[in-house]
Amino acid sequence: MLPCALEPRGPRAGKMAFQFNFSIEEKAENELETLGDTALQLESAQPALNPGRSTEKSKEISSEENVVHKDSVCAHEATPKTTDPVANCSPGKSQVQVLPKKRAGFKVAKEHNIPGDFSKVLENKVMDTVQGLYYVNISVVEMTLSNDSHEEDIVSKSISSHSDLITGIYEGGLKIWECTFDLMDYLSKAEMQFINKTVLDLGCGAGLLGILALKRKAEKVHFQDYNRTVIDEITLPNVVANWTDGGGDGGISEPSSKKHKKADLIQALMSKCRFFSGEWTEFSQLLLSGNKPFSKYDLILTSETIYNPDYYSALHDTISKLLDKNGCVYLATKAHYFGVGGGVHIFEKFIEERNVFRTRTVKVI
Ligand SMILES: C[S@@+](CC[C@H](N)C(=O)[O-])C[C@H]1O[C@@H](n2cnc3c(N)ncnc32)[C@H](O)[C@@H]1O
Repeated sequence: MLPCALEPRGPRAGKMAFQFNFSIEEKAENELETLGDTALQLESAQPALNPGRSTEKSKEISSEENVVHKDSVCAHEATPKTTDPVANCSPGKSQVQVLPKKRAGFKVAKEHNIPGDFSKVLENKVMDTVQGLYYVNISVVEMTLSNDSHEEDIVSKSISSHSDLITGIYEGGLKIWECTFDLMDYLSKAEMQFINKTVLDLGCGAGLLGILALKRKAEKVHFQDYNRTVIDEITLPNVVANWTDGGGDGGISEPSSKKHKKADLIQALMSKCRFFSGEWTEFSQLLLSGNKPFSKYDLILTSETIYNPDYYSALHDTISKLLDKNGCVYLATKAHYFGVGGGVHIFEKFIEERNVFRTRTVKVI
């Protein structure tokens, strides 16, 4: 994992940062140096980096410092645009299975209604836990959905094509991808502050990043996924489950006063959330031209969303339109996605050419 950050260039002064996370299985040639048995340190020619500094605690990101995580692998913080952004690392092993490249479709965006009866959201769901958060068991969802006829039919399509990604049809949100955990880990160690922040979990899938932000008292959290099925069957249930102790027995055996208290709690929580599905360009248009007030995001969290270079333009423009001028994006990714062609180098190059943001790599695992 290699988190990295971007900041705006030129007249758009202010802080923006993208963070990239990569799963790297082997030592990255020329750049990672073994520190003891497990830790690697990123070697960089960047003047803004401070490679000698080592700490076991993650730090809040600033543009001047470098943080080396002794207990994990290595990290460097975001660098100002005036220095070279170094995010060089060997391709990590991708676990992505893909179909041949096609152009992305333009799935219309929609905002999902939040159901009045939250217990219904968890019907037929089996919950598991990871890093202290509840999430729906995907196999059970897949089994249920493959038995029903469903508008998008992404489960059957994914199974019949033996693929986790079907360009323009299913973009992988049913499963939880590895870098989500890396980014959660990073945000926790960095003691990232969410209080009063407006946060977007972009390409959310299970939505664990957004749920983490909610748990840390973010003011508002929006969730976006390409597929409606993912929002209805995975993201929404996961959010509800994390405020109902995994759903339990649906509160059947609880005294009604406790049930009401819980319902009020979820109601309050849900008033902070919005859920969207659809293609990125469509999503940003919906937000910006919709009749609900929209304030730009302070933080955009996104994991494993730069696998397909065909989407970079839409992704970049969406972020440009939706991020506050003092905002920051944390992006977690593998170094390279075999078969699809995306990855950190090509994305950084793309960002550089667009000349709107600057990147800073803050952590490599
Ligand atoms: C590989 S999944 C990662 C899901 C989740 N972030 C995780 O780490 O587990 C990529 C996500 O990016 C989103 N995505 C990819 N391409 C998209 C596009 N062109 N428009 C909108 N969303 C897209 C999808 O919602 C999909 O769930």
